[in-house]
Amino acid sequence: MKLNIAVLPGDGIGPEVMNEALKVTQAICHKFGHQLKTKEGIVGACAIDKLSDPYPLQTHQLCLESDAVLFGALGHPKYDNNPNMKIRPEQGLLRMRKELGLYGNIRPVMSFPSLIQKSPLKAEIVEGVDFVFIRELTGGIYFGEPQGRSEDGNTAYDTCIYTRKEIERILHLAYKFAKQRRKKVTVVDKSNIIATSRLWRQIAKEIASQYPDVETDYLLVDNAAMQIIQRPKTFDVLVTENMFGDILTDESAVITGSLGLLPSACIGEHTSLFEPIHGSYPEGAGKNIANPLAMILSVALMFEYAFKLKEEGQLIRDAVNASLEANIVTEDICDGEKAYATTEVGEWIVYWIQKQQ
Ligand SMILES: NC(=O)C1=CN([C@@H]2O[C@H](COP(=O)(O)OP(=O)(O)OC[C@H]3O[C@@H](n4cnc5c(N)ncnc54)[C@H](O)[C@@H]3O)[C@@H](O)[C@H]2O)C=CC1
Ligand SMILES: CC(C)CC(=O)C(=O)O
Ligand SMILES: [Mg+2]
Repeated sequence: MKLNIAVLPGDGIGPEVMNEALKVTQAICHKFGHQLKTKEGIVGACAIDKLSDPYPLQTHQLCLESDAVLFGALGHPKYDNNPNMKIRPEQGLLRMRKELGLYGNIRPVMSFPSLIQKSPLKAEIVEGVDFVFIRELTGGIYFGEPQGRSEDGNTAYDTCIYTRKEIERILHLAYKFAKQRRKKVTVVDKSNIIATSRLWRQIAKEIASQYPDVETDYLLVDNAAMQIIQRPKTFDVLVTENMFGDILTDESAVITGSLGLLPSACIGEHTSLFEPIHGSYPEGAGKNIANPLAMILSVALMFEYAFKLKEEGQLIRDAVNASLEANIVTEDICDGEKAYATTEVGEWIVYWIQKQQ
């Protein structure tokens, strides 16, 4: 098969984890006889530095012309907390998602058997966790207008907007996933307070009735934040709006052991994009210490979702599990034992893939 992939490493640790993910992609393509073509584009702080635009037109065109997009992470501290900086790297990410129509962010959360003892949570809580967040990705408070400051700078405002169409399509996606899984959907909102959540709850009830074979329950987001940690095993599919999903998935990373372990798939109208859920981790950049597994597992999702190549995706997951079992891990999950470099973990995984029959 011909795989034509746009590669957007981004900023901070983005290029470092992407390098390892590309080595793994090449190893898999070599093993299964796929023809791989990659082309690199810029997004985020590096794109502002070069072209004064965090999501340049040529990057957008590159994404549209490709079969799938791999994205690392973006963001740089020089753009933080400076009200005079009108352009921010994060605007590049939001524009990329919006302009590519990437409305559905799939974030699987699974515990890894070899990391259970390293979790800050009790083993019996973490063991066997397997749920997936379906996060709405192109609406809500990150996109609503107006957003800004009053003239005197002392008042700021954001707007949260959701339309029926946006809510319906993400709910249908959640039920599609649930039907393939354990047939349970949990709708997370804040319908006791905010209007957009009340619309979510109303539409969720309508859609739930169209899927009688799927059990639906409803949780307010503050309660959900607690219950995800208290009883993570009982969840199957959680569906929620953009900002709640952003926050709850970072929280869920604690169950797996590190933010550096959670991959994601962004699916939508024009293409699909695969990215770790973490950011550019600026303190870790340039040190060869970042965990590359979230990015590598995002490649597994790419093989499965974008190319329907299940065996390839599974082999990557097996290789990641093998690296965890062999304790070839970066410092975020080494728990006082030897910490391996980002490149060492990537290369070990490639070697493991190569030696499989
Ligand atoms: N998708 C994206 O590109 C995202 C970008 N950001 C941006 O990233 C920058 C940093 O944001 P933070 O809030 O610090 O979030 P972050 O996700 O970059 O890092 C938070 C913490 O998680 C850990 N961590 C994250 N990724 C890791 C990895 N691969 N290996 C080991 N440990 C890892 C580190 O302890 C780090 O201090 C900001 O500019 C932010 O806007 C934040 C989230 C997502
Ligand atoms: C710029 C943010 C919305 C990115 C983020 O934190 C995420 O998508 O998880
Ligand atoms: Mg986030």
